[in-house]
Amino acid sequence: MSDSDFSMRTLRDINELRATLREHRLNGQRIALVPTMGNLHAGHLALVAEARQQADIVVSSLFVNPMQFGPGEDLDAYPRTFEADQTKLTEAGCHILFAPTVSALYPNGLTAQTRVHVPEVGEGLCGGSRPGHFDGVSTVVSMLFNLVQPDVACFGEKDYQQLAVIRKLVADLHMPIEIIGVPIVRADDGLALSSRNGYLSEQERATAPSLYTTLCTLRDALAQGESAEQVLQRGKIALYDAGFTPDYLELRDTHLGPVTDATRHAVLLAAAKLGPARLIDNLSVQLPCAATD
Ligand SMILES: Nc1ncnc2c1ncn2[C@@H]1O[C@H](COP(=O)(O)OP(=O)(O)OP(=O)(O)O)[C@@H](O)[C@H]1O
Ligand SMILES: CC(C)(CO)[C@@H](O)C(=O)[O-]
Ligand code: BAL
Repeated sequence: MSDSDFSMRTLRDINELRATLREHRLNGQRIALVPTMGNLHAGHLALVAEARQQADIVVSSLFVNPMQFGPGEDLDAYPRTFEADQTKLTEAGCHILFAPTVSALYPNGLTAQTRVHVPEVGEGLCGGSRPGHFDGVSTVVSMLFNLVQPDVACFGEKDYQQLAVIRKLVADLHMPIEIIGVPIVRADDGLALSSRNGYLSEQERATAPSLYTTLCTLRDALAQGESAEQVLQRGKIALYDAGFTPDYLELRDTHLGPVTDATRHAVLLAAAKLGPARLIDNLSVQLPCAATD
């Protein structure tokens, strides 16, 4: 499909989606999926740009998935900006927007719904602060994978644990889908772009980049060989001082396992509340070799 005859199709119906994709598949076209919850920003559009590099047909899904929100979380407040999202996806060269209703994906309601649970990697971190969250993510992503049957799917590294959960899901269930992680897109001041940044007041927005700058300071200290325990303790205090309430601040190996003396490539992960928003971020860290006698 050349850019000149390009127009994006918006599909809400599962059968129509399947029939459309079947034709593309019969034509030998490679299909990429970019799952989103909408309220699109440059982070999402980077996923679409990557998907375009990876495949002939880019499908983006837009679905605010009730199953991944816990009681008291922001399901109702979550920003819904459908027309603006449609325009951005069209301009980004997405071919198909799949935007199902809740009753189309969960016709029997949430309680009766079969769920997918990914053990171990989904526990702790966001899985600890948001019980059931990753079951909701894994269930809806499995459903989207079944409906779209993509060759490749793109997810942001901002949601680092989510990406790890999805990699394990695909491996454990032998799904023939390549999972691509896309680097975090940040604002000029370092804040990771997120739909939830829109919840911040002007003053909170001015504070928010210090989540990232704190992680940068901690990364540098760890790279210099300071002990993780001390660095993380200092980081938590810095976050409190800046006005955050940290949910967690942890150093893990890149597979989210514990850091050992042998670990060289690690990741610093944080989630912290700032006013009405819960922000997450992460940064990779190169750990020095332990000093030998
Ligand atoms: N700043 C970003 N850089 C790269 N990818 C991103 C960024 N923000 C979101 N994504 C990715 O976009 C996909 C859809 O995420 P989602 O729709 O939840 O957006 P979000 O802005 O992260 O919103 P939320 O506030 O819910 O975290 C996910 O794979 C997510 O990792
Ligand atoms: C992957 C996802 C679209 C599943 O609802 C969501 O968790 C998100 O936006 O990251
Ligand atoms: N970006 C992950 C979606 C969520 O926070 O529910």
